[in-house]
Amino acid sequence: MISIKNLSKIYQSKQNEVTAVDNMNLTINKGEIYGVIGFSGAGKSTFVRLLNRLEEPTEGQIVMNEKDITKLKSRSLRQERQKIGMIFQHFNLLWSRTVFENIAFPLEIAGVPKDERKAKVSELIELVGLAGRENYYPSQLSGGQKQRVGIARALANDPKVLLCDEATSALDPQTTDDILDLLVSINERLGLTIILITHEMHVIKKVCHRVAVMEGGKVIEQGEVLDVFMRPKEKTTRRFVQQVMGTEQEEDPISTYVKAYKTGKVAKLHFVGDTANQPIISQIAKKFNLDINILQGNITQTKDGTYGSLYVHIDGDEEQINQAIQFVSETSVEVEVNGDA
Ligand SMILES: Nc1ncnc2c1ncn2[C@@H]1O[C@H](COP(=O)(O)OP(=O)(O)OP(=O)(O)O)[C@@H](O)[C@H]1O
Repeated sequence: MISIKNLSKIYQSKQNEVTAVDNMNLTINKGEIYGVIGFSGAGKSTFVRLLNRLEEPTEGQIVMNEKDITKLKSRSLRQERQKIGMIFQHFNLLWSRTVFENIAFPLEIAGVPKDERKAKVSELIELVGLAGRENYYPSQLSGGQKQRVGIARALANDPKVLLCDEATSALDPQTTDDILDLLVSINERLGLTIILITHEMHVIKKVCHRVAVMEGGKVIEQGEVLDVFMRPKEKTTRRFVQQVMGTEQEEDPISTYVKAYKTGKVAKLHFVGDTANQPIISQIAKKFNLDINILQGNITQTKDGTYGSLYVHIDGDEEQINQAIQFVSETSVEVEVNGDA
């Protein structure tokens, strides 16, 4: 578990002071993938760099692997840092070293003997899917391959925690997804805790168990990813959810559709978690002999299940429509009809 208490970072300059991280409190569970999302300037990079003391906190406590990181002196800090891997947006590889030599570098610093180093690097190359590329230089690799080297290097000393600072922001969407899949498989195989900072909600929904939203150096909202998608409280959080779900219309779509249909009912079905896997539409069409027209929908996958809504027009016998709506509301799919909950 990582426990962050009253963490602040103030940058002082001659002209002014900037509170980049403002009294943050967070608990991150062992083995979870925890996302921190925020727009530019929110304080994300500063936060993640405080975790391994690449930045010195102005105030607060960070307890990781049962040690208060903020209190460690240089020698023990160096030892503790070996248990915290980090990957970066621009990979930070050594350009004059091959893939093999880049991954071996942290092992050399830790004083691991040559044979052991060789075995470990080979294992890591296999793990990140770079077999055959050992002797390539970074300039000969694609962005995704460079980040795979970054990941292998970060894992060389068997860290307990992996910090990812916008690790997919320089990659195209397909490569982003491949790297995120790799992070999930590493999290599952090695039981590693991953803290991932990003400005993209797609990244959060694809891999994170929980998320904190940062603004002005503060955590303004946090929770399970599905909950945050379902009930975003803050305006900034809603903007992030809209990155994935699309912009909500000004007028409630139900009332817009109700105006367009003279018969039947318009309903909004709300799917959360496993419910989206139910063939609810075909079930009610068959069971109640109704015509169902899908009007609009937006369903997305998160790590813990599906989230989204579907607007449908249901036409047929009124009694059957009411029974169908009753049937749906008894399943775990939430339903709103003609604007009434
Ligand atoms: N070394 C520094 N000296 C002074 N101010 C800094 C320093 N580093 C960051 N800041 C300021 O701290 C605030 C938070 O910056 P930070 O880089 O942590 O945000 P971020 O959410 O990671 O944004 P971005 O994605 O744009 O880097 C910003 O106002 C930034 O200008």
